[in-house]
Amino acid sequence: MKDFGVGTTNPAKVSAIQKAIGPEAVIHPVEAESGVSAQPFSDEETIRGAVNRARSSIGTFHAGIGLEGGVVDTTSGLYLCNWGALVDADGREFVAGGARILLPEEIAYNLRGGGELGPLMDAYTKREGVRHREGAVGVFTNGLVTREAMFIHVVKLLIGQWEYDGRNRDKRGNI
Ligand SMILES: O=P(O)(O)OP(=O)(O)OP(=O)(O)OC[C@H]1O[C@@H](n2cnc3c(O)ncnc32)[C@H](O)[C@@H]1O
Ligand SMILES: [Mg+2]
Repeated sequence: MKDFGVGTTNPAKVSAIQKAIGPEAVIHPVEAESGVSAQPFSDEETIRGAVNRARSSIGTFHAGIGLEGGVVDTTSGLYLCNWGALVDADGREFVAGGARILLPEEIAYNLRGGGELGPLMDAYTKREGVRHREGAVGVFTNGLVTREAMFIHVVKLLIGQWEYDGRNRDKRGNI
């Protein structure tokens, strides 16, 4: 049985991690500092946030996992971006990216003006706590891909890379 520190208490993220790793894993949510701005505005900054969260949540557990949402400005508009990081007790680090979709111009305009996606999504949907539920990705994909489903994929990419590296390390050790 493995223990994982996770650098968030957001239920959409915590539940994604539990579902991706399986019921036998013990998940320990920790209020971790992302060390980046509340609304990351590039892949680089969003990755840094995910890695910082992973590093500061590992504690004495087998591994720490950090998930971070951000946006990326491109010549074809402002996209949602999502990144995850896993750091293990040996200091190995893995990074994986999640879905990206174009945000409506109204939301993009407010983000460029310094707004944060969480509150903007609540105002847009006239609901509260969208970021804890289906997220922006869920709203704009008509509920087909929720924030949880999107992060499940990211966490599987992390765990899969970690397992693959571990297997190959064992093989190398046996040569
Ligand atoms: O409690 P934490 O783990 O910080 O969860 P969070 O929802 O704040 O998520 P992030 O810090 O990773 O996201 C950075 C910002 O983007 C917002 N955000 C990211 N993805 C979102 C989504 O799918 N729906 C709504 N807001 C989102 C979020 O509210 C923050 O302002
Ligand atoms: Mg946050």
